[in-house]
Formats: sequence, structure tokens, C-alpha cells
Amino acid sequence: EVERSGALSASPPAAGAGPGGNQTTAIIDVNPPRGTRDFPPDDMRLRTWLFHNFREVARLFAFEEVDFPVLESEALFIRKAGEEITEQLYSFEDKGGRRVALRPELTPSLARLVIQKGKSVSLPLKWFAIGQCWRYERTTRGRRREHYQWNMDIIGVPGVAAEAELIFSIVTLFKRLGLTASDVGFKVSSRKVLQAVLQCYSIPENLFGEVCVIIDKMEKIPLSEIEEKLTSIGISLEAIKGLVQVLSLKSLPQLEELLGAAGDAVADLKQLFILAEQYGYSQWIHFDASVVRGLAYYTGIVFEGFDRQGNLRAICGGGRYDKLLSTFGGDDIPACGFGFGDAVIIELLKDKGLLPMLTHMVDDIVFPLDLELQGPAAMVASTLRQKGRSVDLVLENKRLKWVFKHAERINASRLILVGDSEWQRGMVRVKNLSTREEHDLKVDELE
Ligand SMILES: CC(=O)Nc1cnc2ccccc2c1
Repeated sequence: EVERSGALSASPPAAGAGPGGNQTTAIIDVNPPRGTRDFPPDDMRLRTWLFHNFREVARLFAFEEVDFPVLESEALFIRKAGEEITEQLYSFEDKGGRRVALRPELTPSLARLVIQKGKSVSLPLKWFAIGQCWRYERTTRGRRREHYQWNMDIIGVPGVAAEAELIFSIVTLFKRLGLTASDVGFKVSSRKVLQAVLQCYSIPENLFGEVCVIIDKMEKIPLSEIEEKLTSIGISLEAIKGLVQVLSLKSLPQLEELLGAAGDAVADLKQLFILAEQYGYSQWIHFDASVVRGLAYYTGIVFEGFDRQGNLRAICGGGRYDKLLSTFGGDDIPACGFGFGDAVIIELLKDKGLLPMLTHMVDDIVFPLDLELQGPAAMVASTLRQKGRSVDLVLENKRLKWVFKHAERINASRLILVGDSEWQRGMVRVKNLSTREEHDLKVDELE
């Protein structure tokens, strides 16, 4: 059992036999830091498979991949709306006295890059990124402190056609993973609904973000606490009643009745549902006024992907954020996007028996039958590699029994034996490991 007292053990053992002899070798905690994960081969294959599907969908939708530093200026994420994501910011002061943070999300970095690029990029932009995001979660909840997020963003398109396309890109991903509209769906609403209500109770615009963040906790904390938080930021009881009422609406016609067809909240939503019909994914989405999402910067359509069984947290979420770039000092550029985490989707696929069986596969094992043939064996390996075959070259003097066992473990298709008598004739012995058939081949006949 490895010492679990932090990274280096407090009481190192007596002088170890480490290099230099007289150093004491501290016991390193071989587990990753709390809330983080390693990706050994099996897990890495699953992650690579998932990210390959993210990238394939992005390619189908003609999005370009971008990336940013995992470390950003803290200022990028400081928002006064009480969001969990900013309260759990993984931030610190670096050796240059700068306030920096491990990014908790990708959207602010994307906004920063768009502004930085300014006129040198032509709108609209369709960019995507897959990046690790961090939070400093009090260990009491034992939740993960990092996850990978797939983000897709459309910058410069003011109309809901952008949101319709983004939601369809997620539908496309779900289909690729084997999920159907009976497994998952999207709840769709618009923050313009809340905006309309706040306006009719003449609540100041600057409270909008905060109200949304509080309302987003509706399902997580008791209504009394919601009311208390809203009251504490100056929202009248009457306005709170109005908010709660509008959030419980179950249909667009009901919403239209309450808000009137005038407000562009209803118009946006109607247009989005018409587009969804035309894309053919209507049965994947429905209006749900209670969807708010917990990020302060959303200004319009918001949506979240959920499992219809209702066992899991949201699979993904997104929306329109038309003001974010201008709050960073950029031009007033409309934008919308979503984030899709690497955790809930895997749990869902596990529940549905849809996880792929991924194994390490190698084309050829090359084995020199004795040490003098290591050189020729390496040449045979590189000939095969030049033809694009993956080759595991046996690097030590192993018994043939071990080589066969090893071939099984790595699912090799062929075993290439380099033996003295064959080599004298420029040949190697090729054993097909599934048919057991074997024959001698000239090296340059190998493919
Ligand atoms: C289920 C899960 O791992 N969630 C998770 C894990 N780490 C995060 C880190 C930053 C922001 C959100 C995060 C969300």
C-alpha cells in the first residue's frame, strides 16, 4: 500500500539503493491529484473514440478546430452573478504576481481569441474546441475537479438558424453514438422570456444575469430559498410570483398568451421549432420555460440535452450570448454555442449498453529468433511500417512461448519470425495468427 500522506511521504525510509546510493528515496503518491483522472490505455481508447466522434461531427458541419491555454488571466472569468463556475474558480497568483486561473469553461477564451483576431477573420465563424476545464470543488462533495468539454460556437449570426444548426450538430452526434430521440432530448427556452417578465416589473437590466443564475437553481434548492435570494437582490415578491408563473409554462401558445406575440422571445422560439421541423428533428426538442442554464452571459435561446430516463444530470447545454464579446471590450458581435462534457455522456452510454469494445490491435509482431538477427528484424519492422502496418518489434531475447502469449495479448494479426536459415535466403517466416497458416516470404514481398 503506497503511503497516502500527500505527494512525498513525510517519513522517508532509511537510505535507499537509489542512484548515488546515499539519497533517501521518498515514496511518491502514485495516484493523481484529488478530483483528477489518469487515462491508462483502456480509458484513453474510450476517450479517443469519443473525441473522434466530436471531431467527425465538427467536420461534417464545417467547423474549424481551435484551442487556447488551459491557464488564463483570472479576469476572464470574474463575473458578479454568483455562478457556481466562478465561485469554484481554480485560481492562484503566479510567480510574477499575476492572478491566473485554470479555465472552468472554454467560451470566454473563444471570445477573447475572436476579439484578438478582430478584422483579420471574416464572420461568421464556426469554431470548435475540445479542452480540459477545471474547478476547485470543496473535497466534501468528492466530485471531479476536471473534465473535458467539446464546445461548438457560431460567431456573427444573429438569427436562430445558428442555434438550430448547433442543436442539429448534437443530434447528429447522439445518432452516431447510437442514441435515439427516445433516449435523449433537448429542453429549449429563451432568456428573453425572463427579460420580458423583469421588464414588466421594471427590474433593472443589470440584475438579469444574477436573476438567471438564481432561477437556474430552481430544481436544486427549495423555492423558499430561491425567493429569499431574489428578495435579497431587490426583486419584489410580486415580480417573483410573475417569474415563477412564467417558468412553469408548458407550451408556446401559453407563453404567447402571457407575453403576447410581440416579444421576440416567442418569435425566436417559434422560428426555432419551425427550423427543427424542417431539419427533421422536432421529436428531439420541446419547449420548457424552466430551462435557464447557470451561466450569466446567455441572452437568448438556451437549451440543454437530457436523458429521458431522468437518471443523470444534463448531458450538454448552450445558448446565445450576444453581449459577451462587447463586455470584453470587443464589438457587439452576436454569438451562440454549447458545451458538451465527457462524463455524463459516458455514464449514459454505459446505462444503454452502447459503450464500444475497444481493444489494442497490432498488425505484426516481428521476432528475431536469436540476438544476431536483431538488426535484420529491425529492418523487416521498418519495411512493414513504411507500408503503414503497425509493428511490435520484440526488443529482448524472449522464449517463443512468451512471444505467442504476447501476440494474443495485443491481438496481433501476424507473427514474423526472423530466423537464420530463412534470412540466408532473404526470407522470413510469416505466421497468420488467426488461420494458423504459415509460409516463408521474401522481405520485399511483405505487405
Ligand atoms: C460530471 C463532471 O465531471 N462534471 C464536471 C467536472 N469538472 C468540471 C470542471 C469545471 C467545470 C465543470 C466541471 C464539471
